[in-house]
Amino acid sequence: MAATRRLTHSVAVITLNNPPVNALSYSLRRSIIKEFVDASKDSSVEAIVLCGANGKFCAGADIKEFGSTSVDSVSLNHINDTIESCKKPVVAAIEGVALGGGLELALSCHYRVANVQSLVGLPEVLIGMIPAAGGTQRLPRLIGIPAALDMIVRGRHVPATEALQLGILDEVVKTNTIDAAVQMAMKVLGQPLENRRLGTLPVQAIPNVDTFLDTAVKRAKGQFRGAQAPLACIEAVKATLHLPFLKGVENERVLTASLWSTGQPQAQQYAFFSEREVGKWTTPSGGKWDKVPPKPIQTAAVIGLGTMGRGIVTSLSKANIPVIAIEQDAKQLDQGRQAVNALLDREVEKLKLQGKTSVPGNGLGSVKFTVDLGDLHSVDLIIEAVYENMQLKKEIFRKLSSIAKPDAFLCTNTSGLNVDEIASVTNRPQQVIGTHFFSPANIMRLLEVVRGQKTSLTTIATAMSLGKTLGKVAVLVGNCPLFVGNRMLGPYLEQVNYLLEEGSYPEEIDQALEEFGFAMGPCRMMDLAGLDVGWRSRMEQGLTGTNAPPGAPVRQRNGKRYSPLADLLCESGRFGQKTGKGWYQYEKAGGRIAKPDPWVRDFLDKYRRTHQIARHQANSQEIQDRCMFALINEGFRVLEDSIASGPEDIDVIYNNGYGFPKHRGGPMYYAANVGLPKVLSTLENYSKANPDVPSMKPAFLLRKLAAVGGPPIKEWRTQLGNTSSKL
Ligand SMILES: CC(C)(COP(=O)(O)OP(=O)(O)OC[C@H]1O[C@@H](n2cnc3c(N)ncnc32)[C@H](O)[C@@H]1OP(=O)(O)O)[C@@H](O)C(=O)NCCC(=O)NCCSC(=O)/C=C/CCCCCCCCCCCCC(=O)O
Repeated sequence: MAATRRLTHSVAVITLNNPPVNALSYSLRRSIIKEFVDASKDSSVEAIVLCGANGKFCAGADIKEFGSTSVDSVSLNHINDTIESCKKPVVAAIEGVALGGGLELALSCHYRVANVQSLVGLPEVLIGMIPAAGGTQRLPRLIGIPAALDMIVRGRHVPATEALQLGILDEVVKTNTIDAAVQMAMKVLGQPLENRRLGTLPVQAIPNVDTFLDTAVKRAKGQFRGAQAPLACIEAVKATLHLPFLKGVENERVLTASLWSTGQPQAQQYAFFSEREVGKWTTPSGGKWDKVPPKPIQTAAVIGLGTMGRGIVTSLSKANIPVIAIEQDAKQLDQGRQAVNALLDREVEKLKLQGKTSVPGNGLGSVKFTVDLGDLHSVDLIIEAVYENMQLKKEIFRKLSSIAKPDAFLCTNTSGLNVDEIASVTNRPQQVIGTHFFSPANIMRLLEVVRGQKTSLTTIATAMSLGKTLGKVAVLVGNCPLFVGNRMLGPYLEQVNYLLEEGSYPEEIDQALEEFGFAMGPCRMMDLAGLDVGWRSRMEQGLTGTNAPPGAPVRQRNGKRYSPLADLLCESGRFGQKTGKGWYQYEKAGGRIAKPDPWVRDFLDKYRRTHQIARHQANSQEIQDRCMFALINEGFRVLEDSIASGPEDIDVIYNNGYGFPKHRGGPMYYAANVGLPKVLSTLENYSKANPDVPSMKPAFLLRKLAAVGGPPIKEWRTQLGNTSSKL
């Protein structure tokens, strides 16, 4: 962890060296300042170049050090101010990434040269912070308030070509970035540096700036629902208008301290590291991510071009993997082809915006459309994405057994069916695995990788590695009905139904959970997913419809409370967004604008009268507690059953697949934050009053952890043991 210095001509080249990403740890910062001060005093040095070892400039402050005392001992601001005020020209040579404190360091240099493949950005907002080493003050002075705000509030990683256009970079090169920076340093020798010191420049005025900033605040409040960092970013940038540079930097510090006191940065940083941890999968049999090499996937196929299949094809093609896309007849194939082509066109547009038009074939893998399963004889990996029907899936896997080459991997995109049962009809259960994508599959980051009993370690390694190649966060889970995410959704939605029965309206429930921070409330989510999906499954389970036990009480099944509300909606043709009516009404079938529906209110009021239910209108807190604690309780059961290997896995699943607010860390982190004794007592009280709702009976593991005072989440794993692991 050091910065090293060498002399090229009369230019001192200082290299940041702290693998893997040259994060600005305390010792690296101390070393940079020493080398820099020495170079600036050295009379044989006329100019200075700052670069990073191993093809990476710098990924910013060392996030692991936040909250520890070493953070401020040699502050990044001190380094930046020393660089900016240097009398010799200083050039940043950017390769790989210049993110957060890394870009702030580069912005304090007088010139910036970057490799065309590199990315720059101020992504602090994504870990609940603001760029607090002068970034909110220097960037607007360089590229203006609108462009700077867009980058800072969204935490966007900006490709070098775009950064050049924005004026962040002075030159972009294809090769030899450090040599180009040295050349630049020699070229500018003797030129005045005053107008290169961003901290001394005024910020460019824009018309109606107050309205512009007010709109930005409104948009951020709507988009980021309760996250404080985006608002603090806007506040910090706004200060460039009325505070001198140094005061603006002091303001960054005040805003950072205030953000820290909300607990949101800690939650988002936990989420950041959890995402990386889940990639390091292990199994009780000794399988380990770094011990089992994945098989390379050069070609893939997707069977079924419905919503999921189309997204998966697009995702594979985006990762430059040639795909064969299969449908059962010409008509469906044609519809699938049109939909996939439209999605791919959008991807090409995005690549163009990133300046990647010169990539051969636009950087997308080819897609071949066919109705012939026989075409799959030579592909490396096949993903079945037909609709959720066990018989149909088994029929396909039986056929694949004889068609696919012996070493091909067979994946099922089921969202909850038994992977072992599917694998059992094949001649290679060790190469069968669940790859549960989330809709839209070309956009959503989550991939649940479901291990069957016979799935081999190589198959796990290959599916996990494929997830990474597709730019997803892959989480290894065990095989049980509905796996992790959807299984936990069950008790959560059960509470939603009970709240509706008791007197809440859909929009009230959604509002409470959107205020909590969910991207979408549960009633809108059910409408979007299609109410008929659950209805069909309940019919298959004999809970409703013609298979329901004759004479069963309307609101009870097998001695447990049951809500028939969603069944009744479906019986009147209200399947959600697709039919234009569900818990809400929409402008048309397939419409997206949800409006509260007076019909639904009447229906609920009548239902309560019929069943003599006294109206209880729950407030937001009750709605949030009942829904969240139901979800969390099932999360503890998932851990007890070893379906997920730790609370971090559950949190990553919810943050990336279910619109859970990252600033709360994830449901299990949230539980730890609320305090497990409180979660337990709330569930106990509910359970006592409602013994016919077993899902709310506190889980054994919750009791166990609450009994020892609710330890910090990082200590939960040691309490888990791995008695009955399904991983
Ligand atoms: C794009 C990446 C850089 C690389 O991606 P990839 O190639 O896919 O690799 P990864 O798996 O993601 O990462 C590889 C390993 O590196 C680790 N890593 C990555 N970045 C960091 C980092 N910044 N710090 C530490 N470690 C990092 C990662 O965990 C992996 O480790 P492992 O192999 O799993 O062990 C990608 O990684 C990425 O996007 N990184 C994050 C970039 C980022 O967000 N940068 C911004 C950081 S914040 C910053 O720079 C802020 C600067 C201003 C300084 C302000 C200081 C104030 C602090 C105060 C806090 C306390 C307040 C107290 C208040 C009071 O009381 O007063």
